[in-house]
Amino acid sequence: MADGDDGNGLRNVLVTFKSCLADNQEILMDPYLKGWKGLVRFLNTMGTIFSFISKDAVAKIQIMETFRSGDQKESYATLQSMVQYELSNSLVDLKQPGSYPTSGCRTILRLHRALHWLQLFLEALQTSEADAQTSVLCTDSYNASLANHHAWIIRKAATMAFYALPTRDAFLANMRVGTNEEAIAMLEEALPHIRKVYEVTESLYAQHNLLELP
Ligand SMILES: CCCCCCCCCCCCC/C=C/[C@@H](O)[C@H](COP(=O)(O)O)NC(=O)CCCCCCCCCCCCCCC
Repeated sequence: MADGDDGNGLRNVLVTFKSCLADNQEILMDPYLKGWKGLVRFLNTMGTIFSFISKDAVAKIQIMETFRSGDQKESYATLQSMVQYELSNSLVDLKQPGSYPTSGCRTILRLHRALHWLQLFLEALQTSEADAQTSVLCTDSYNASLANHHAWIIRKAATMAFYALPTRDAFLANMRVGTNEEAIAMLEEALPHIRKVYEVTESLYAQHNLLELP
């Protein structure tokens, strides 16, 4: 299958982020990870040049899936319960790397920052002109978000890889949600949910002073 998920295109992947928000405004871990897995599958359809990015995302998803299937799986049911559990049991390196290099809190923080990139990129794609270059949209959204947290060498590799992105038309077609107009309409529909997940997580992390975890 040449698309980003099991045959239904990127719509189902992005809609997964809608199902992350529970009625009590907590963020459910399982659909959050499922959304990321779908995004990684989509990324993999765009060529092996992106595999250093997808490998890192996969490693982080796996860390979280291990927590979700371990002894403390209930504590990892939502981002809120994870923060509560890990902080109250001192399972997070707060100032410098130490005994907990793969805590749930720092692992989700990395994905959370990447979700901000996704939000900015999709917003840019949604409002872009027909002749816009995806590499430019991607670089601008990366520089406004994730790049601020990456070392020089990663920034260099990422911006080089962005040049290999398909054209806007090919990118929208690869999403497999119909015509360009239908793909853009789908982005418009999905974006509020992605923004909401981002905002709820950002305020959770801000409230607990977790936004700069090493
Ligand atoms: C469409 C093009 C996709 C471009 C993806 C943009 C994100 C670029 C990220 C570059 C990350 C490079 C790999 C290494 C990262 C790590 O150093 C770094 C820090 O981790 P550490 O503290 O454990 O060391 N990791 C991270 O920041 C997490 C990165 C996770 C990236 C996930 C990206 C998934 C992209 C999915 C694309 C789907 C596009 C859909 C659009 C319709």
